[in-house]
Amino acid sequence: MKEPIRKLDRSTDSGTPKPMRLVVAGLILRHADSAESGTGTTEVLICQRKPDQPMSLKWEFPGGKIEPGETAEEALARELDEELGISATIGRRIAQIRHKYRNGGAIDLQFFVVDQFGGALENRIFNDMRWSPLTALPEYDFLAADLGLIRDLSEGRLL
Ligand SMILES: Nc1nc2c([nH]c(=O)n2[C@@H]2O[C@H](COP(=O)(O)OP(=O)(O)OP(=O)(O)O)[C@@H](O)[C@H]2O)c(=O)[nH]1
Repeated sequence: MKEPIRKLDRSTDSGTPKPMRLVVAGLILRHADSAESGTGTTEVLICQRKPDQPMSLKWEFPGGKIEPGETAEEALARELDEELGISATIGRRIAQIRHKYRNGGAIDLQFFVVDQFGGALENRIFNDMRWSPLTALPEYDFLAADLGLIRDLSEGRLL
């Protein structure tokens, strides 16, 4: 008997590349003064993904996908409003990273500095969020695409 012709399942067909996702994320900074050293410490807001999300419990910077018709800055301001309830002033872009996740999904990530925002920070979607000194960032389990940036930030190379 002849085998029936089966349709290729696009989601498992490794020959069909998924479209590149364009993602923006914010490095929301604050400067904390240390009484002992007399010098300031720069801290950045980091967020932890929920247990039921893909790549659960990994840490990341707040942000998300750019929607059609938006600039990167507009997308980031919208995401920060949706996720944290703040009205952010988007500053300079400090990094752009392209990364391929093992499931075949590729992302283009742009990171912007945010050192001014209006409103009170509110955790609307994350499992946890906290301020981390830049030097302590490697202690957190970040998404794979962020690891080069984490190293640069913690070693004082970008800020
Ligand atoms: N916001 C943010 N996303 C990041 C970072 N690093 C990184 O790889 N990403 C990836 O970029 C995508 C962000 O999109 P999103 O926030 O709209 O998406 P999501 O997790 O709901 O995923 P989905 O809508 O694809 O299921 C995710 O796939 C996320 O894993 C980061 O530091 N911040």
